[in-house]
Amino acid sequence: MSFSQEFFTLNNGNKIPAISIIGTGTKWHHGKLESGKFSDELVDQLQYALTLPGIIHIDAAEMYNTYPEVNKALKSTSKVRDEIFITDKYYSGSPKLTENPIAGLTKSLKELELDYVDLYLLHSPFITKESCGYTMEEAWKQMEKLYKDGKAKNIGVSNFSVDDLKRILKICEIKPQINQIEFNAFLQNQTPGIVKFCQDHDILVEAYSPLGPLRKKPTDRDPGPFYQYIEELAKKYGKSEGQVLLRWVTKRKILPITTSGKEERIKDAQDLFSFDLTSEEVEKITKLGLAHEPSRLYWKNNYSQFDSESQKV
Ligand SMILES: NC(=O)C1=CN([C@@H]2O[C@H](COP(=O)(O)OP(=O)(O)OC[C@H]3O[C@@H](n4cnc5c(N)ncnc54)[C@H](OP(=O)(O)O)[C@@H]3O)[C@@H](O)[C@H]2O)C=CC1
Repeated sequence: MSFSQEFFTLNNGNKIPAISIIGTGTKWHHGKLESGKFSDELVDQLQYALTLPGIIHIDAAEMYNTYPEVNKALKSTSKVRDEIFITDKYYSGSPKLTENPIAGLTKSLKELELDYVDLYLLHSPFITKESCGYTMEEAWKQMEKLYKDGKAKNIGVSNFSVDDLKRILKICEIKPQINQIEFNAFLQNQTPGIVKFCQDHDILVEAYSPLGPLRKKPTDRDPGPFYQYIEELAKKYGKSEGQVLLRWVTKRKILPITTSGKEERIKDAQDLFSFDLTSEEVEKITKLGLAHEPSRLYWKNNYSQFDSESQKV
């Protein structure tokens, strides 16, 4: 069957490939203080991803320490720049890695040997005058400058709550295009009401950890109705369980960001639009997921307090 790709349209009219098939954090990241480490395996996966058809969406970040791998893969691909969509993120935690978002993107563009990134995000909302030397609002003004200067074709945030977004919306000249958060069937709101708020304000939600449920799948007992249904759909469509869950994310109008050390899984993710789920199937996955206990994998110190509310939509 011929390859087809889907896109989301952002609030500035730009298009973004509807899945990022290779995140360079989680299983790959070297930790913010572990500079000098290099993963040949990640380079291999990136190089493989870049041989697949369509626009390849790579998710990177300052805190992952994986720019050298991304740079090596970009140098060796025959894909032209327009066939690659690169996300980068400014790390605003403590200690800072670079002085501010402008300094951060200037440094990463140099390390990646690029003129621009397709999307630049504030990695977290934990930005205060005391910890960073500037407020969240001042950080956003820097993001807007990077956008206007053409260094970032789109700008956004990550791990922002409704209250964090309201602060940005109050002062922004350019609205965030994206909020990248943890989202999967077992965590349908990273923070209370966040998905609906973003969708009501035309801010595209990106989901990291979209395959969280598979990583939690019990192997020593009957996994229960959620997993049985995913297995049933995988069989019906001749797809993997991972593809069913990723497709469900896109049907919720959310962009999944996945990664894998296995070529087959990277290929399956890029081939996500070769099948579709019906609206009844989407609804049933949503409901069975909501009936499952919440499961949070990242930013637990900051957001575990919202676990019981995460399954309310
Ligand atoms: N903004 C933020 O704060 C954050 C952003 N991210 C971004 O999102 C990207 C993806 O996040 P991640 O949580 O890893 O994404 P996923 O939920 O897609 O998980 C990917 C992992 O799931 C495993 N997996 C895939 N299929 C199966 C299966 N059938 N059974 C069991 N395990 C399976 C893979 O293992 P295998 O390699 O063996 O295939 C891989 O380790 C990161 O790399 C990063 O770029 C992530 C966290 C936080």
